[in-house]
Amino acid sequence: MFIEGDDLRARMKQEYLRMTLANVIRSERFSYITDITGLPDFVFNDRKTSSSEINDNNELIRTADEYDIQQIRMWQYSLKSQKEQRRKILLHGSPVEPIEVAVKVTWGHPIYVSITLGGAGGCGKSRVTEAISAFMGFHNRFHTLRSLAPSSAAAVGINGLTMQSMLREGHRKSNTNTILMQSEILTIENEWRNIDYCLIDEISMVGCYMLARFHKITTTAKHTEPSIPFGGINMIFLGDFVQYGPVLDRPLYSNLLSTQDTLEDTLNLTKQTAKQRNVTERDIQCKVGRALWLQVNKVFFLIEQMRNKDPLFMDMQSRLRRGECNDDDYKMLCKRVVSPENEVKSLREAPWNSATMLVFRNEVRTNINNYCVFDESKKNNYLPMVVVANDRVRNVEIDNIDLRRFLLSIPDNKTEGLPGYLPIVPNMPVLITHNIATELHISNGSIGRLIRLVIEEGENLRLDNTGDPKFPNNTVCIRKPLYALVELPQCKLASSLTDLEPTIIPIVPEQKTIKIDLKSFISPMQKRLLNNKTSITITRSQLPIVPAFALTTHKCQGKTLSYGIIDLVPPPYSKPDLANIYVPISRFTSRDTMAILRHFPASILNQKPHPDMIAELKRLENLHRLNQTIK
Ligand SMILES: Nc1ncnc2c1ncn2[C@@H]1O[C@H](COP(=O)(O)OP(=O)(O)OP(=O)(O)O)[C@@H](O)[C@H]1O
Repeated sequence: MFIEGDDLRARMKQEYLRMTLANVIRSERFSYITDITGLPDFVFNDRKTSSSEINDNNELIRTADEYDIQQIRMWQYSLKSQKEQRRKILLHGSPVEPIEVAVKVTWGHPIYVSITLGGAGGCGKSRVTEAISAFMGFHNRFHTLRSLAPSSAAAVGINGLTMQSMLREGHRKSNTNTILMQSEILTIENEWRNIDYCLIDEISMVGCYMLARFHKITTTAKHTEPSIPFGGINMIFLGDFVQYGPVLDRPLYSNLLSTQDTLEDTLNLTKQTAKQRNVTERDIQCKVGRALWLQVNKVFFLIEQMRNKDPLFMDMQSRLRRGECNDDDYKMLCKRVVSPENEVKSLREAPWNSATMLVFRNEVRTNINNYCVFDESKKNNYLPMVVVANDRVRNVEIDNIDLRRFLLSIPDNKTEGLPGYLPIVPNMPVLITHNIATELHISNGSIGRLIRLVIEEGENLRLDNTGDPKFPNNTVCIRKPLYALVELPQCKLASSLTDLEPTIIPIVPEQKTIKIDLKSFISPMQKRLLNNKTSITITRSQLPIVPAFALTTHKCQGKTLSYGIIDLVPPPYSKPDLANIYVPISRFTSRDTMAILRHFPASILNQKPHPDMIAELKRLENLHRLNQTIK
């Protein structure tokens, strides 16, 4: 019975993937792929795949010499030192700014301010952070301001640091140990010594538990009573609760306490509930986080739309936020469905043939990307190429070909951002999947362009039987990349590799230890023999990049897209979430720059926000109104 349920689930997911790909093909996004089963016969202009020809004629791939190896080592050293230098500036201020003695705050008197700046997607909340930084800089107080965000992409957007790096996550082997060591306390004190103001962007992604830990760190740093929120640092929160929420945490709007409760009440409540069974330390910390959030004493909403200048589209989005779209809204969006009868007839021509696709599932994203890469290769008469990850178990290569293929086919969101297969074509857009140097804007979520792949000497480019059976049958597999050159215009590096621009950076392979569940690989009989212990631990080495023709909707939060195609059909077994629809739809400057992949159910436009979110937005709006009346 259980296996049947699992089987049905897998089949429905497969069908969703198949239907989505069929719709991408129907929309004429590809020039050469006309059938989803057509790739194995995808002949590339009869070109042979001898390794000498690949090396001679391929402008994408170059074999490294001694000089390259020496250069990349020097570059990595330079990256590390520039990263440390930039982090120091972000933590302690620029050396050119005269550092004044920090103003002494009289602890015990709650003189701090805690401001929330809300507003719909595109109202310019992130831009306000620039204004605050400029203001602080103008008054020589920049070193007293800290800018943070709960994701590396958002941190890059505000020129700040991630909250996780401030919570000292990743500094310890076990996350469960929350007791700080003496040396850590000294570092924390030092990091926060000058800080009087802290702004946190994308607050919807900060959970109650995270906020409570942040409070603990700042309280430790400033040596204050736990009842003084955030060690008395003046806080500015920016964000929109309708957008994506925290991962594995409770959103700050969760009604874990009555709105009348103060932090002191919570601390007392903590003592009571801790005695009860089934209340974990984490539950208590979540309540502390919620109580801290309720201490916000100033609220402002930005109301002018800065991203979207299309009045009808703007009104539709306002209704979408409340789950109150009408028939006209649905009809308006249906006109953007790619179809010969509608406004966007097909995706064959510019700008649509290079517009980013936004989809819900990682499997869908990976498959569309693979098709885009092979289609592009065919269009430009390049041989299809794939960089194959190097997987090992206890430092030994896996000799079972089926197991190797199974491991390589696992989506990269389950393999720590290291794809099993990385198809490549010159100039393709790429997404960086690791935080290489967030401080220098080279982080998970950064988008660039692939310029070249430099491979190790002795790499024998060949057809390889570990390739995915769905790939073109003359695909060349590359197993030993030395580095990939990626153009990242937003990168803040000062030095370059040899004679290249500083915005063209080498991305080197990374290694990760990953636990993999083999449940869907082995038979029920083998499972019984293994006593249901179906997981193995592998070490994977691969370049931390994936093609970025298509992205999941999570990756577009905070961004403004020039053109894009969105898929609004919810995947099977997915929980309804208003953010899934609101976030991608609110990335555009007008309806005309957005196309919709296929017809979608009207019901998705009427998903109601969570009742706790509605109550929280009402509470914040009341505070906002109150602020308006204060002279
Ligand atoms: N004052 C302004 N003048 C001109 N353009 C602006 C201004 N403020 C914001 N913008 C532009 O509007 C767009 C949206 O701004 P921003 O990303 O700051 O909005 P946001 O409220 O943070 O959106 P989201 O909640 O979706 O992240 C950006 O392209 C930005 O450059």
